[in-house]
Amino acid sequence: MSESSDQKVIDAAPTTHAKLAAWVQEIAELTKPDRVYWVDGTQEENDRLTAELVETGTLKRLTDPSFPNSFAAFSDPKDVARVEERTFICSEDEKDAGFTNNWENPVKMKSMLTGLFDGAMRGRTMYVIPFVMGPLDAEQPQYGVEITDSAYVVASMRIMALIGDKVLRQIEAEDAFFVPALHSVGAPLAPGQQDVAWPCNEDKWIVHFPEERSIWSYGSGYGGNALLGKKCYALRIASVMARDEGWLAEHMLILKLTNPEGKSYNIAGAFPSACGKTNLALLDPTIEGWKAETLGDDINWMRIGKDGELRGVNPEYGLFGVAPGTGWSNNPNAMNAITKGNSIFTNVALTDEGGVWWEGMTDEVPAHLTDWLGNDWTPESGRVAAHPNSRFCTPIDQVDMLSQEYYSPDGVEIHAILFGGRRKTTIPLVTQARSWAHGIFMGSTLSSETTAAAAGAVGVVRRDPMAMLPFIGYNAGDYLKHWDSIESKANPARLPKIFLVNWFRRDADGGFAWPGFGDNSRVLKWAIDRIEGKAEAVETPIGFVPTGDSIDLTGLDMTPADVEAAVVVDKDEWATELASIQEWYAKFGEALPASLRAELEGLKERLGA
Ligand SMILES: Nc1nc2c(ncn2[C@@H]2O[C@H](COP(=O)(O)OP(=O)(O)OP(=O)(O)O)[C@@H](O)[C@H]2O)c(=O)[nH]1
Ligand SMILES: O=C([O-])CC(=O)C(=O)O
Ligand SMILES: [Mn+2]
Repeated sequence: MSESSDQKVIDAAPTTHAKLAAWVQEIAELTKPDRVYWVDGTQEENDRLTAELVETGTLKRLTDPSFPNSFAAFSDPKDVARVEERTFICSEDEKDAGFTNNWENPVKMKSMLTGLFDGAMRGRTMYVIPFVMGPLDAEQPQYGVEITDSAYVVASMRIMALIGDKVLRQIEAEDAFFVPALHSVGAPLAPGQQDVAWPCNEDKWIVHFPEERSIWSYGSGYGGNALLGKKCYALRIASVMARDEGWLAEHMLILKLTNPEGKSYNIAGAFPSACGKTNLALLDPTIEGWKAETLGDDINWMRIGKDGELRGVNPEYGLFGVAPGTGWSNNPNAMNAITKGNSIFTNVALTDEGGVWWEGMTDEVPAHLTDWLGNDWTPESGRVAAHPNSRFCTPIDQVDMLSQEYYSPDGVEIHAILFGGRRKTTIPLVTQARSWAHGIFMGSTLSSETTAAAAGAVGVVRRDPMAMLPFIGYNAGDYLKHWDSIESKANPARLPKIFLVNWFRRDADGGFAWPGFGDNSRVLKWAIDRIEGKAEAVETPIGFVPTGDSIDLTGLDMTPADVEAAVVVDKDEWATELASIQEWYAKFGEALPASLRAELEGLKERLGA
């Protein structure tokens, strides 16, 4: 790019925000795109960009009228999930990244990345996306600007966040701080070079500079690696802001439940990726008289309200949900939202009617599909048609059960917190914590079998504190201290009650010990009744579990004995678990809060170990 065309970029910056104009200019000079384009966020613009993406082969327009105004994308088979080994927290001091994060010296990292980004956008358009996470009318709106060379990212960001002119005008009016989030697929085009449908680079870097509150992402176009408002900003960077400002940025769903008497409760739930947040957030209760409403399905920003209560806000505008396992029989609310259209599907299978399909969507399996790799597929193929981490990206306001309070700028009071993981054994269906500190202990020792949401082996048990292991933007010991400190900052009488849940425990025959999905409403009913002092429980060494007949089984083909089996605390399993927890805690060293050390001692004593 010549000097004069660089100059054109500078002159064209349609913003009065000096820092933003300067940053865009600096990045344009570094990455050397053919064009710089400021995203306005309008429907016309989106129609144009998606039409271009269809033209270039990145998107396929769905022609089945069940999926109006929707598109399918197919990624490079090597770019299908978050890449945790390639994710870095580059704090100035290595100690501030802690043992759960990859770290590199920020000056060294910047200089390496600057080399990678030099010319990285050649032959492409550089898009500038002003966005806000959470309500634009929040007391302190959380702004960001993503620069990307992927139009697929622009179209997806438009679903996941409020973007464009409206946000830019407010950033300018307030001369506000914004998180600079730089993204490139890392695939510059030489003059005349033919583009591919999913450009990316084998070399991937997802890098966060917490002190500067900035993000540099290189080489991937997929999900949390590329839609930088989500995991990179709303969790990793926001967790650092939250530590500094006394709030919490968490990987949680938020669900509002109203009992037959008309009393409402807001429940937040932290489960690791692909462990049931979106499904619970769109719960269809199977018990009479209970109503569920959605507030959020992946991220919860919690602040302490003026009466000392914890208040949660969902900072996202869309769902980026795991497709496989989301179906008409177990999650009709999600399916209804998806089939209203305006969605982008990635790595699902295509039907012969020009629609999409994935394992579990319908009970009847189509006779013929084109799988996510573009191959012919039949039920006899012996392989999955959709990638296990294939996703639907759908506007949240298409969810019929969306709560009006979703739009409330100061969120909702949180009455209960669930920590949950995917464990075949050991962890009961539900356990109530003995106290706030014990609840933090449960969260800090949360464990789950790994899933396809991140690259790497699937099914390995790993500790995942508060389901935030891949998302804590600072030292995990300091993170637990921060959680511990909430008790003294909040009104103790208004603190949420904490429960550990496990929808994935297996029975003696290897099947699920609990039907899950809509029937999870029965477990939530027990939890709410516990808050009200109405439900029976048994005290075990690990906390309070339901008695066999305290869970409402009306209409279910289950007996109280089945419930007892689903909540049993097995001595041998817990001996193994305790050893594993001790091993986990040892990794924190001095950084572990004293209250959690005391909780561990208490558990040991109660287990007679
Ligand atoms: N057995 C069982 N499976 C469930 C239940 N809830 C969800 N699942 C399955 O778990 C998988 C992932 O569920 P999601 O709700 O998409 O998980 P998530 O936590 O929102 O995932 P991320 O978007 O990656 O953070 C799907 O395949 C579901 O079918 C349940 O209650 N029981
Ligand atoms: O970030 C992503 O790619 C999807 C997601 O919600 C998760 O993995 O928790
Ligand atoms: Mn998630």
